Amino acid sequence: MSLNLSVTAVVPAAGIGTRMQADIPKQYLEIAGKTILEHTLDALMAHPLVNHIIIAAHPDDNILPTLPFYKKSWLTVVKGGAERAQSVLNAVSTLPETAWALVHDAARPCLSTEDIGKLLTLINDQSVAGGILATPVRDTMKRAHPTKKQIVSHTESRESLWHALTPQLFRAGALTHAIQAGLTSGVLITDEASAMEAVGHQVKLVAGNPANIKITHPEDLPLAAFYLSQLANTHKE
Ligand SMILES: Nc1ccn([C@@H]2O[C@H](COP(=O)(O)OP(=O)(O)OP(=O)(O)O)[C@@H](O)[C@H]2O)c(=O)n1
Ligand SMILES: C[C@](O)(CO)[C@H](O)COP(=O)(O)O
Repeated sequence: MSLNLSVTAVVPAAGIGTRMQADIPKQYLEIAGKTILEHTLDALMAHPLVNHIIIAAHPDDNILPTLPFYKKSWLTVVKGGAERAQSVLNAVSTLPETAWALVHDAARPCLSTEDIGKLLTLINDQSVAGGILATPVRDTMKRAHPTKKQIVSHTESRESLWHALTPQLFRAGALTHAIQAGLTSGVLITDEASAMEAVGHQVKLVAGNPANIKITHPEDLPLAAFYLSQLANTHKE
């Protein structure tokens, strides 16, 4: 892949972390002396093809401007929206249509450079509009009964079932149009791929490291700390 290619990372970071039950948004909780957001930005910038980052931040975010990287030339900050999809749209719509947008949750700091590289190989794959890091489901999947709380209705087939992770890689123009169409039509957009799928694009699943967890609940913090320590060890080798 030619190194003169450049990729812009888009980091939705405008959430308030309700499920984390912390007194600050979870992306600003610290692990090993750095905020989760700083770990995430470090992971993205570690890949040589990623040379700019757009963060979508909450309009009332008064922590972001205090962080060391805030004035860096490789960073742009845009206003986040009420939903993740709007935050991503506010960022990706500022890019040239043909630019590659690597969309990655601020809450996923345990991202390896190797996994970024695996996803970026899709830039040379003309058969798909882009793709996502994902991991095959390991557990048997149960569908709960819609009205009987936590009673099993039936077992879902886990055949060809994957957990969608991030980053998710698409061209900015196609992704902008897909999210706009989804928000207009009321399609549920919980990730970039769902918007792209809804307008008929082919999306590739790229097997990624299951350590790339999304920090969501309090019990995710020590697990993320462990995975980050493992990543730090691999960087030292
Ligand atoms: N309106 C929103 C909502 C979420 N996000 C971002 O999208 C990522 C994944 O969202 P999630 O894990 O749900 O984060 P929160 O919305 O903060 O968590 P919660 O749902 O528990 O409030 C996070 O990095 C979050 O900051 C965003 O940019 N804009
Ligand atoms: C984008 C995502 O991380 C892929 O699994 C997930 O959909 C985000 O969901 P959330 O409810 O906004 O955390």
